[in-house]
Amino acid sequence: MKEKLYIIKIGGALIDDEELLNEFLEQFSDIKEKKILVHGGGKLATILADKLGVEQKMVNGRRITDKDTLDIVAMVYAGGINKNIVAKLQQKKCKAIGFSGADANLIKAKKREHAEIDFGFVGDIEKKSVNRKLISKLIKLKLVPVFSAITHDKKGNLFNTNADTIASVIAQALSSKYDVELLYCFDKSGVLEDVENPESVIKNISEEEFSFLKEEGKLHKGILPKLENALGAVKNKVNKVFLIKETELKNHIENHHAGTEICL
Ligand SMILES: Nc1ncnc2c1ncn2[C@@H]1O[C@H](COP(=O)(O)OP(=O)(O)O)[C@@H](O)[C@H]1O
Ligand SMILES: CC(=O)N[C@@H](CCC(=O)OP(=O)(O)O)C(=O)O
Repeated sequence: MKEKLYIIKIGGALIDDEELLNEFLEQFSDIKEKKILVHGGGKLATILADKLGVEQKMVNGRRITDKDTLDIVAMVYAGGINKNIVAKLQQKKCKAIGFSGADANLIKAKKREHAEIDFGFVGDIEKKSVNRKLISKLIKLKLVPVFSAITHDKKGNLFNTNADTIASVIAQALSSKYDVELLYCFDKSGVLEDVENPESVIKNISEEEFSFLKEEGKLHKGILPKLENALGAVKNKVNKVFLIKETELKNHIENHHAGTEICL
């Protein structure tokens, strides 16, 4: 039987709230099984860019990343946020080790090609981009890898890659070796039938249901790329994928269900 591995993704809103982040990292540290953390931080990058007067533009859930923006996101994601999370995890006796995709060539990306839009320094990744063997070795050493949303092309360039995609692709790459459960933790209790009603959690979503909800206009902004990445994971043999509320991590792990499960 394959060993259990949790791959857990957190995003902007949580990272920007010190109390909530501490509570989440407490619950994360308490997980007994093997685990990996992936973080974004888009909200903080936008705040810093505004302070520096660098205009920001998102297209299809991805940040157009010119050179100035790349400098900002590398600083914010691979620098401040990553190192802060690692320090907080050490305080909670979790042996965290922080990475960008460039470190030890862990995640290699290709510049995003698009017929009409130049995304700049945005990197796309796939299963084979991930250094699966080295990540497995780190986990075996009882280290807890913490990934930021920065990748590289092995030609000396850093890239900005959506953190939901990084979590999905790492989960896909490690699923041949581990029984992977991928958890997207965010500020809602799951995918909601009505985004204004926290009680309206949809328990299961398949590709068909996703298309239906999209057509009905019930999914907006960040939830769209999150669900696309979650569906990409189940289609590529990731055993379990859930979208849950950040504060529900412990409850989900102990009681096996909270939030929305993504199904084939
Ligand atoms: N039907 C829906 N169910 C849940 N969230 C939704 C829905 N439609 C839109 N959203 C929005 O998607 C957001 C999550 O995406 P995002 O902000 O990108 O998360 P993160 O930064 O944590 O990755 C929610 O906070 C919510 O505002
Ligand atoms: C290419 C691209 O869009 N990258 C994302 C990476 C950060 C991220 O994904 O952050 P959240 O998870 O907090 O949204 C961005 O710069 O916003």
